[in-house]
Amino acid sequence: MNELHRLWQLFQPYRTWMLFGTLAAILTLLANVTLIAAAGWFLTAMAAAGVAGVSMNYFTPAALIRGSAMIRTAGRYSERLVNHEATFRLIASLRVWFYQHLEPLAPARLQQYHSGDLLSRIRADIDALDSFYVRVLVPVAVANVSILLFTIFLLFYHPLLALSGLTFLALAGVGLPIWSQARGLAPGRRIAEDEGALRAAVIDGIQGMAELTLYGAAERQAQRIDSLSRRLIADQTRLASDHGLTQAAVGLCASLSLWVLLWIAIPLVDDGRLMPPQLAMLALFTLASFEAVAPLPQAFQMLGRTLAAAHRLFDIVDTEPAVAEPDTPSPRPERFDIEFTDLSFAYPNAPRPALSGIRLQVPQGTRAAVIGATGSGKSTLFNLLLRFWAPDSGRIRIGGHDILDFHGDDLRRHIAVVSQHTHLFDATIRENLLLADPEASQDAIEAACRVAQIHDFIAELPESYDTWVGETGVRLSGGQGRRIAVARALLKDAPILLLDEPTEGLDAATERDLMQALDKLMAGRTVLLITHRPAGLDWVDQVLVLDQGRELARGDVSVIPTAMQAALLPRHTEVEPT
Ligand SMILES: Nc1ncnc2c1ncn2[C@@H]1O[C@H](COP(=O)(O)OP(=O)(O)OP(=O)(O)O)[C@@H](O)[C@H]1O
Repeated sequence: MNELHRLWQLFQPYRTWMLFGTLAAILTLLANVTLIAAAGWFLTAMAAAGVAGVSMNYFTPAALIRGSAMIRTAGRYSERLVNHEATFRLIASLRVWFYQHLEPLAPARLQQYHSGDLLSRIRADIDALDSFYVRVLVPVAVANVSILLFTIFLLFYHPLLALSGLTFLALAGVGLPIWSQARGLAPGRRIAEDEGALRAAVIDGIQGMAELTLYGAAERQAQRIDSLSRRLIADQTRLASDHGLTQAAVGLCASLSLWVLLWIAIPLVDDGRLMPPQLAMLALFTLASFEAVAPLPQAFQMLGRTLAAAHRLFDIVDTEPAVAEPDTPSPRPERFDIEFTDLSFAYPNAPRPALSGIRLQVPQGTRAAVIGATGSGKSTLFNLLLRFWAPDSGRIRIGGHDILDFHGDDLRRHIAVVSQHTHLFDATIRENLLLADPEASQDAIEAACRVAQIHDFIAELPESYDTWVGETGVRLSGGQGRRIAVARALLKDAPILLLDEPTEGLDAATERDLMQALDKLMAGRTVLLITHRPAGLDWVDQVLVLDQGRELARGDVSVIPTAMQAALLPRHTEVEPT
């Protein structure tokens, strides 16, 4: 129920829309019931007048019927218009609300979620929330108001009629929804989870299709998708069959209500307390009044899915970011020297610390390389410097300020990163470059690309800078992608530069060209370079050698242990440092 309260809070800004949408729905329902009841009365009265051979005023009831028909049409139109508009606004704001909470959690807190599951939360779960408004809130409000008005109306004729009408309306509008909600809770929760799992499995299957085929595992993945689909379909079928049952039960309640009404009202006609046309009117009124409660069983059945969706969203929204933003952030640093002091850090549930007691000073405008075997903690050092995680102990200072005292975005504004994993978006080359500086002119873009030695290649493409790079930049080679990343970093023009194995996986010639571009990028900046390779070591002023998260050596290139030098140095690059 806590979720319901929080959902209601989220919907607060749309109160006015909801009020008008609900009023329009109530008006439509009342007009429809009036139309049917008045038509029943009118036809019977006309028939009775014809049999008796007396004249009657048919203008007033005819006007009432026409008026009701017009109000019903206008009401339904406005109800759809207002409720759809409100729903679209609501979905849009919910997506922004969710994204705003999601963003500070990246990357540390999101690593436990599959991107397919997150996508499912952003899409399907938020869509499920919107049905809380159109399918739950509005019908419940309409049913409450209508049942009250219908009961008062029947009271004018006889208390027993009101009592019987109220009893059957309550059975269909309260009893059936309670049953329906209880039945829908478990499958609703499973549907929310299975939709996420199915999306994740399909995305995994598509992205890993080459590996799955290579290892003959495609069939297994297909079976997994198949079993998830079957479970989803089984739950959806159960909900659909329950929905059919409840609709039949609402019809049964309406028919029983009609029979009881006739049983009570016919004696009233006999002793003259009720006119025959009034009996026809009340009979049709009774049948029509069940339109007020018909949507409720399904609404409450969906509540399980809606609450599960809300729970999954609040789960993420309530997650604390790995690093809290300071209440009073430090001003912009004046200098850009970096200092790591006694830095220690362990990932959650890790068997050993990723870094222990690390010390390093990188004066402004100088370059340091961090080297070490796989898993020795090099990337973790960058993760901490970028404030994706907070150290367990020790400090990182930039220009004398602890980086935890900066606002995360302010800090990252001063840092550019080039890594082997630089993400290229499924957009044009220009759009990928503008990510670093949305205001950059074409001249600035071209200048950056010239330094990164990629301009000539781009200029030769038929669509030049408007060439689409494809998902994750698949239309570019590894080396070209890396150069775009260098051009991006140049456009960002940040005083601190982090290079995470920028030449990894490239052939010697491409590595040499890229190092030339990187050399220009490094000029005048404070640089930290992670590398497994000899390339770049000639450019650095000092080296930090890590071994299983601990400092093995620190100083100039000569401190690199001999065994490691043997692995690094045979392929020294031919490029002369500037
Ligand atoms: N996000 C993470 N969650 C949990 N453990 C992690 C995470 N990232 C790294 N680790 C662990 O922390 C240790 C250091 O990893 P790190 O990525 O910093 O090493 P590295 O020196 O950069 O390795 P490589 O050269 O292979 O990139 C490893 O034992 C690794 O398994």
